[in-house]
Amino acid sequence: MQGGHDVTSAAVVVLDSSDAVARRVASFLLEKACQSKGVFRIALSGGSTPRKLYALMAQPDYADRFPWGRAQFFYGDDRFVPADSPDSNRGMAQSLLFAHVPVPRDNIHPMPDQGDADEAARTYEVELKRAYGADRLEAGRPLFDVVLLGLGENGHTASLFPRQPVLEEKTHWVASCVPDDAPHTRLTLTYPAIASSRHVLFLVTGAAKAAVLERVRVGDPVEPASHIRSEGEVVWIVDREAAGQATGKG
Ligand SMILES: O=C1O[C@H](COP(=O)(O)O)[C@@H](O)[C@H](O)[C@H]1O
Repeated sequence: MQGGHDVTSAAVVVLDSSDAVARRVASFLLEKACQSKGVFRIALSGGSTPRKLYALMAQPDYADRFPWGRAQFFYGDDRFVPADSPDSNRGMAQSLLFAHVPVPRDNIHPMPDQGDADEAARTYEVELKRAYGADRLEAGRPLFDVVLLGLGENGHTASLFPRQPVLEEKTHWVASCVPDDAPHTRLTLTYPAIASSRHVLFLVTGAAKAAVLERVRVGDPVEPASHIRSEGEVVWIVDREAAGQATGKG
Protein backbone atom coordinates (compact mmCIF):
# COMPACT_ATOMS: atom_id res chain seq x y z
CA MET A 1 0.00 0.00 0.00
CA GLN A 2 1.39 3.40 -0.95
CA GLY A 3 1.47 6.45 1.30
CA GLY A 4 0.75 6.49 5.00
CA HIS A 5 3.33 6.28 7.74
CA ASP A 6 6.08 3.91 8.72
CA VAL A 7 8.00 3.07 11.87
CA THR A 8 10.68 5.69 11.33
CA SER A 9 8.29 8.61 10.92
CA ALA A 10 6.21 7.45 13.90
CA ALA A 11 5.64 9.52 17.00
CA VAL A 12 7.39 8.14 20.08
CA VAL A 13 5.72 8.46 23.48
CA VAL A 14 8.06 7.55 26.34
CA LEU A 15 6.36 6.91 29.67
CA ASP A 16 7.68 6.15 33.14
CA SER A 17 6.54 2.55 33.47
CA SER A 18 4.72 -0.36 31.87
CA ASP A 19 1.68 0.61 33.97
CA ALA A 20 1.74 4.06 32.39
CA VAL A 21 1.96 2.47 28.93
CA ALA A 22 -1.15 0.39 29.67
CA ARG A 23 -3.01 3.46 30.96
CA ARG A 24 -2.09 5.56 27.92
CA VAL A 25 -3.18 2.91 25.44
CA ALA A 26 -6.40 2.24 27.35
CA SER A 27 -7.21 5.98 27.26
CA PHE A 28 -6.41 6.12 23.55
CA LEU A 29 -8.74 3.21 22.76
CA LEU A 30 -11.55 4.68 24.86
CA GLU A 31 -11.23 8.09 23.24
CA LYS A 32 -11.10 6.77 19.67
CA ALA A 33 -13.89 4.23 20.22
CA CYS A 34 -16.18 6.84 21.77
CA GLN A 35 -15.43 9.36 19.01
CA SER A 36 -16.07 6.85 16.23
CA LYS A 37 -19.44 6.50 14.60
CA GLY A 38 -20.65 2.97 14.03
CA VAL A 39 -18.41 -0.08 14.10
CA PHE A 40 -14.95 0.25 15.69
CA ARG A 41 -12.54 -2.53 14.67
CA ILE A 42 -9.51 -3.36 16.80
CA ALA A 43 -6.79 -5.96 16.16
CA LEU A 44 -5.38 -7.17 19.47
CA SER A 45 -1.79 -8.13 20.15
CA GLY A 46 -0.71 -11.05 22.31
CA GLY A 47 2.30 -12.17 24.31
CA SER A 48 3.04 -10.64 27.69
CA THR A 49 3.14 -6.88 27.03
CA PRO A 50 -0.62 -6.18 26.64
CA ARG A 51 -1.65 -8.14 29.73
CA LYS A 52 -1.76 -5.00 31.90
CA LEU A 53 -3.77 -3.17 29.25
CA TYR A 54 -6.42 -5.88 29.04
CA ALA A 55 -6.67 -6.14 32.82
CA LEU A 56 -7.12 -2.37 33.01
CA MET A 57 -9.83 -2.37 30.35
CA ALA A 58 -11.71 -4.97 32.40
CA GLN A 59 -11.93 -2.68 35.45
CA PRO A 60 -15.50 -1.39 36.02
CA ASP A 61 -14.53 2.30 35.87
CA TYR A 62 -13.17 1.71 32.36
CA ALA A 63 -15.53 -0.99 31.14
CA ASP A 64 -18.60 1.08 32.07
CA ARG A 65 -17.51 3.79 29.62
CA PHE A 66 -16.35 1.68 26.66
CA PRO A 67 -18.81 1.15 23.77
CA TRP A 68 -18.54 -2.66 23.73
CA GLY A 69 -21.61 -3.08 21.53
CA ARG A 70 -19.96 -1.16 18.64
CA ALA A 71 -16.47 -2.61 19.01
CA GLN A 72 -15.34 -5.60 16.96
CA PHE A 73 -12.26 -7.39 18.27
CA PHE A 74 -9.91 -9.28 15.97
CA TYR A 75 -6.44 -10.67 16.60
CA GLY A 76 -3.24 -9.51 14.98
CA ASP A 77 -1.82 -12.97 15.47
CA ASP A 78 -2.16 -16.10 17.52
CA ARG A 79 -0.31 -19.25 18.25
CA PHE A 80 -1.98 -22.26 16.61
CA VAL A 81 -2.79 -23.87 19.95
CA PRO A 82 -6.06 -24.53 21.82
CA ALA A 83 -7.60 -21.55 23.62
CA ASP A 84 -6.92 -23.16 27.00
CA SER A 85 -3.17 -23.31 26.31
CA PRO A 86 -1.14 -20.81 28.37
CA ASP A 87 0.43 -19.76 25.05
CA SER A 88 -2.87 -18.80 23.41
CA ASN A 89 -3.29 -15.07 22.76
CA ARG A 90 -7.01 -15.65 22.47
CA GLY A 91 -7.09 -17.39 25.86
CA MET A 92 -5.12 -14.57 27.45
CA ALA A 93 -7.48 -11.85 26.15
CA GLN A 94 -10.50 -13.92 27.12
CA SER A 95 -9.40 -14.48 30.70
CA LEU A 96 -8.06 -10.97 31.36
CA LEU A 97 -10.61 -8.92 29.41
CA PHE A 98 -13.57 -10.48 27.67
CA ALA A 99 -14.67 -12.63 30.61
CA HIS A 100 -15.26 -9.45 32.63
CA VAL A 101 -16.96 -7.02 30.24
CA PRO A 102 -20.35 -6.82 28.48
CA VAL A 103 -19.02 -7.44 24.97
CA PRO A 104 -21.43 -9.34 22.71
CA ARG A 105 -19.94 -12.75 21.91
CA ASP A 106 -20.36 -12.13 18.15
CA ASN A 107 -18.10 -9.07 18.43
CA ILE A 108 -15.08 -11.23 19.32
CA HIS A 109 -13.30 -12.84 16.37
CA PRO A 110 -10.66 -15.33 17.52
CA MET A 111 -8.36 -16.91 14.98
CA PRO A 112 -9.15 -20.57 14.33
CA ASP A 113 -6.88 -22.93 16.24
CA GLN A 114 -7.59 -26.34 14.72
CA GLY A 115 -7.07 -28.25 11.48
CA ASP A 116 -4.65 -27.18 8.78
CA ALA A 117 -2.97 -23.85 9.51
CA ASP A 118 -3.14 -22.59 5.90
CA GLU A 119 -6.84 -23.40 5.68
CA ALA A 120 -7.35 -21.70 9.04
CA ALA A 121 -5.65 -18.59 7.67
CA ARG A 122 -8.03 -18.60 4.67
CA THR A 123 -11.00 -19.01 7.02
CA TYR A 124 -9.94 -16.00 9.09
CA GLU A 125 -9.34 -13.97 5.96
CA VAL A 126 -12.91 -14.69 4.86
CA GLU A 127 -14.12 -13.51 8.28
CA LEU A 128 -12.17 -10.28 7.91
CA LYS A 129 -13.49 -9.73 4.39
CA ARG A 130 -17.04 -10.20 5.63
CA ALA A 131 -16.46 -7.62 8.35
CA TYR A 132 -14.84 -5.22 5.87
CA GLY A 133 -17.57 -5.76 3.28
CA ALA A 134 -15.20 -6.23 0.33
CA ASP A 135 -12.64 -8.71 -1.01
CA ARG A 136 -10.01 -6.08 -1.68
CA LEU A 137 -8.52 -3.49 0.62
CA GLU A 138 -9.32 0.00 -0.58
CA ALA A 139 -7.08 2.98 0.14
CA GLY A 140 -8.92 5.54 2.26
CA ARG A 141 -11.19 2.91 3.82
CA PRO A 142 -9.13 1.17 6.51
CA LEU A 143 -9.90 -2.36 7.63
CA PHE A 144 -8.94 -1.55 11.23
CA ASP A 145 -9.45 1.51 13.36
CA VAL A 146 -6.60 0.41 15.63
CA VAL A 147 -3.98 -2.32 15.33
CA LEU A 148 -2.09 -3.08 18.54
CA LEU A 149 1.36 -4.56 18.06
CA GLY A 150 4.19 -5.79 20.24
CA LEU A 151 7.86 -6.20 19.45
CA GLY A 152 9.85 -9.39 20.04
CA GLU A 153 13.54 -9.34 20.88
CA ASN A 154 14.16 -10.98 17.47
CA GLY A 155 12.38 -8.11 15.69
CA HIS A 156 9.12 -9.92 15.06
CA THR A 157 5.79 -8.20 15.40
CA ALA A 158 2.38 -9.87 15.27
CA SER A 159 3.71 -13.25 14.02
CA LEU A 160 5.80 -11.76 11.22
CA PHE A 161 8.99 -13.63 12.08
CA PRO A 162 12.48 -13.21 10.66
CA ARG A 163 13.38 -15.25 7.57
CA GLN A 164 9.82 -16.53 7.01
CA PRO A 165 7.88 -16.48 3.69
CA VAL A 166 5.04 -14.55 5.32
CA LEU A 167 7.26 -11.45 5.12
CA GLU A 168 6.85 -11.53 1.34
CA GLU A 169 3.07 -11.95 1.36
CA LYS A 170 1.51 -9.09 -0.58
CA THR A 171 -1.95 -10.45 -1.43
CA HIS A 172 -3.41 -12.40 1.46
CA TRP A 173 -4.60 -10.61 4.59
CA VAL A 174 -3.83 -13.55 6.88
CA ALA A 175 -1.13 -16.23 6.63
CA SER A 176 0.45 -19.01 8.63
CA CYS A 177 4.02 -18.76 9.87
CA VAL A 178 6.36 -21.38 11.34
CA PRO A 179 9.12 -19.49 13.19
CA ASP A 180 12.57 -21.08 13.37
CA ASP A 181 13.33 -19.31 16.67
CA ALA A 182 10.07 -19.47 18.64
CA PRO A 183 7.54 -22.15 19.53
CA HIS A 184 4.31 -22.96 17.69
CA THR A 185 2.95 -22.51 14.22
CA ARG A 186 1.23 -19.12 14.08
CA LEU A 187 -1.50 -17.31 12.20
CA THR A 188 -0.85 -13.66 11.55
CA LEU A 189 -2.13 -10.59 9.79
CA THR A 190 0.15 -9.76 6.88
CA TYR A 191 1.82 -6.41 6.19
CA PRO A 192 -0.93 -5.20 3.79
CA ALA A 193 -3.70 -6.06 6.28
CA ILE A 194 -1.94 -4.20 9.10
CA ALA A 195 -1.29 -1.23 6.83
CA SER A 196 -5.04 -0.92 6.21
CA SER A 197 -5.49 0.91 9.51
CA ARG A 198 -6.15 4.34 10.97
CA HIS A 199 -3.77 3.82 13.88
CA VAL A 200 -1.00 1.32 14.56
CA LEU A 201 0.17 1.38 18.17
CA PHE A 202 3.34 -0.46 19.14
CA LEU A 203 3.48 -1.24 22.87
CA VAL A 204 7.05 -1.92 24.00
CA THR A 205 8.23 -2.27 27.58
CA GLY A 206 11.32 -3.48 29.43
CA ALA A 207 15.07 -3.15 29.04
CA ALA A 208 15.30 -6.40 27.07
CA LYS A 209 13.59 -4.63 24.15
CA ALA A 210 15.85 -1.56 24.11
CA ALA A 211 18.32 -2.80 21.49
CA VAL A 212 15.74 -4.09 19.01
CA LEU A 213 13.56 -1.02 19.50
CA GLU A 214 16.49 1.18 18.55
CA ARG A 215 17.14 -0.87 15.40
CA VAL A 216 13.49 -0.80 14.32
CA ARG A 217 13.07 2.89 15.00
CA VAL A 218 15.83 3.65 12.52
CA GLY A 219 14.30 1.22 10.05
CA ASP A 220 16.87 -1.61 10.01
CA PRO A 221 15.48 -3.69 7.12
CA VAL A 222 16.52 -6.98 8.72
CA GLU A 223 13.90 -6.55 11.45
CA PRO A 224 10.37 -7.60 10.41
CA ALA A 225 8.83 -4.83 12.50
CA SER A 226 10.71 -2.23 10.43
CA HIS A 227 8.36 -2.88 7.49
CA ILE A 228 5.12 -2.07 9.31
CA ARG A 229 3.12 0.78 7.78
CA SER A 230 -0.27 2.33 8.37
CA GLU A 231 -2.32 4.42 6.02
CA GLY A 232 -3.01 6.49 9.11
CA GLU A 233 -0.51 6.93 11.93
CA VAL A 234 2.08 4.70 13.57
CA VAL A 235 2.86 5.46 17.22
CA TRP A 236 5.43 3.95 19.56
CA ILE A 237 4.22 3.87 23.16
CA VAL A 238 7.15 2.68 25.23
CA ASP A 239 8.45 2.78 28.78
CA ARG A 240 11.75 4.34 29.81
CA GLU A 241 13.50 1.00 30.01
CA ALA A 242 12.62 0.08 26.44
CA ALA A 243 13.63 3.58 25.34
CA GLY A 244 17.06 2.94 26.86
CA GLN A 245 16.58 5.68 29.45
CA ALA A 246 17.47 5.28 33.10
CA THR A 247 14.39 4.83 35.26
CA GLY A 248 14.39 7.75 37.70
CA LYS A 249 12.83 6.37 40.86
CA GLY A 250 11.79 8.52 43.79
O1 LIG B 1 4.66 -14.13 20.04
C1 LIG B 1 4.28 -13.00 20.18
O2 LIG B 1 5.17 -12.04 20.50
C2 LIG B 1 4.90 -10.63 20.35
C3 LIG B 1 5.73 -9.93 21.43
O3 LIG B 1 5.34 -10.50 22.67
P1 LIG B 1 5.86 -10.00 24.09
O4 LIG B 1 5.62 -11.16 25.02
O5 LIG B 1 7.32 -9.69 23.96
O6 LIG B 1 5.04 -8.81 24.47
C4 LIG B 1 3.43 -10.31 20.46
O7 LIG B 1 3.20 -8.97 20.08
C5 LIG B 1 2.63 -11.29 19.61
O8 LIG B 1 1.25 -10.96 19.64
C6 LIG B 1 2.84 -12.66 20.16
O9 LIG B 1 2.08 -13.66 19.51
